Amino acid sequence: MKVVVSGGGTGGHIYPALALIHHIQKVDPSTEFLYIGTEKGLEKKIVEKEHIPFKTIEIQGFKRSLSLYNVKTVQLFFKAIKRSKELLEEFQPDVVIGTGGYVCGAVVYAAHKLNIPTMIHEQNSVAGVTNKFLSKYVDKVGICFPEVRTAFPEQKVVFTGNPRGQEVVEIDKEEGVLEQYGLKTGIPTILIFGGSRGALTINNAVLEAIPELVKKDYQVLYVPGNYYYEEVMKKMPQEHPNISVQPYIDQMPEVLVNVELVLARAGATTLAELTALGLPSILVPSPNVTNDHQTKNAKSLVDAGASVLIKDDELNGTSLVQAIDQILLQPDELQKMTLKAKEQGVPDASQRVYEVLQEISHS
Ligand SMILES: CC(=O)N[C@H]1[C@@H](OP(=O)(O)OP(=O)(O)OC[C@H]2O[C@@H](n3ccc(=O)[nH]c3=O)[C@H](O)[C@@H]2O)O[C@H](CO)[C@@H](O)[C@@H]1O
Repeated sequence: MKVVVSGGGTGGHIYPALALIHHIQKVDPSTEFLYIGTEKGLEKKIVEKEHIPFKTIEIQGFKRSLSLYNVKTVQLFFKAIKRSKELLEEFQPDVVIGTGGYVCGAVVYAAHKLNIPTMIHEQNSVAGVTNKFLSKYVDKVGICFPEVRTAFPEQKVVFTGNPRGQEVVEIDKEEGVLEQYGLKTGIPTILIFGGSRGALTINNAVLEAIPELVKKDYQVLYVPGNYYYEEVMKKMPQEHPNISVQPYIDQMPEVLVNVELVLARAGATTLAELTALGLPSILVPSPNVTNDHQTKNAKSLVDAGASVLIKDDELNGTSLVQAIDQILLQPDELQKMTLKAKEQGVPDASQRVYEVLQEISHS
């Protein structure tokens, strides 16, 4: 089978795409892939590192009330469809899947125009603009939260879960992973990060909490994000033996299987990882996303007792330390949340998506 995968902008759209590719490479090594992204999105760096054939188109999103900018956006969109058609005609895929971001708007639409079977994957509990637009044209829509079902044509929807969940579950737990980051195995560990790009509120709260965190018997793997790393490092005290600060983690699945608790934004792909593994979490939904979708993403985990939610404007050094202590220092609570998180996971999501792709490519 020949598969075109397109998705970009942020890690939340890219990692599910890569997890799916990895899975298909395992179950059917003869499959050929082409990944179509943009030059500017995170996908260029992440996908090229994996040696997956990668081509780009130029595209941008709409902005509110910037009319000239939006005229250019429309022009670029038509150009991007033309370029996508050229790439598709050259590669001749059996099927095309879009995992979100503006880029897949053009690629999946172009595929539909060329009568190539298409699927989109919606990671969030609220449908993204691009996916809503594409859902009129595609053959299938894979979803991860039951509540998003009604946003799409009913007969096209398949509950698949997020492929990244399956990827993290299949990782073997190796010794010495925490040591690579200057931490120790066998000590309760919390991972703190703010999605694929970092989050200022979380960084401010962690910096405020450092004087308390350094006194704790647990350890902290703190990932402020590439963009914020240098500023954060300037504010860190000289001595912080139980706190490791890393700009970005390339091998997140290996880290996730070695920590007991996570504090993060409520991006959909992060949540898929946490639930597939059964990892308790403290979630701080970003207030800057469309339709407050991160709060809605977090809701099912919080309702199930798998996560604790702190609102962005209620996060500070004190509330952060309190929330961590209440879970990480209470083995019963930690265990209860672990079980609840696991109940929410979809550990075979890649296989489910792959089966849909096979079905539509043969129909
Ligand atoms: C601000 C914004 O628009 N965020 C959206 C974006 O988030 P974002 O790109 O942050 O996506 P997610 O939180 O869903 O996923 C982040 C991914 O990056 C990985 N990771 C993160 C940090 C790191 O150092 N290393 C690493 O590998 C995580 O393990 C995870 O796989 O896409 C998500 C999925 O559509 C949405 O739900 C989010 O609302």
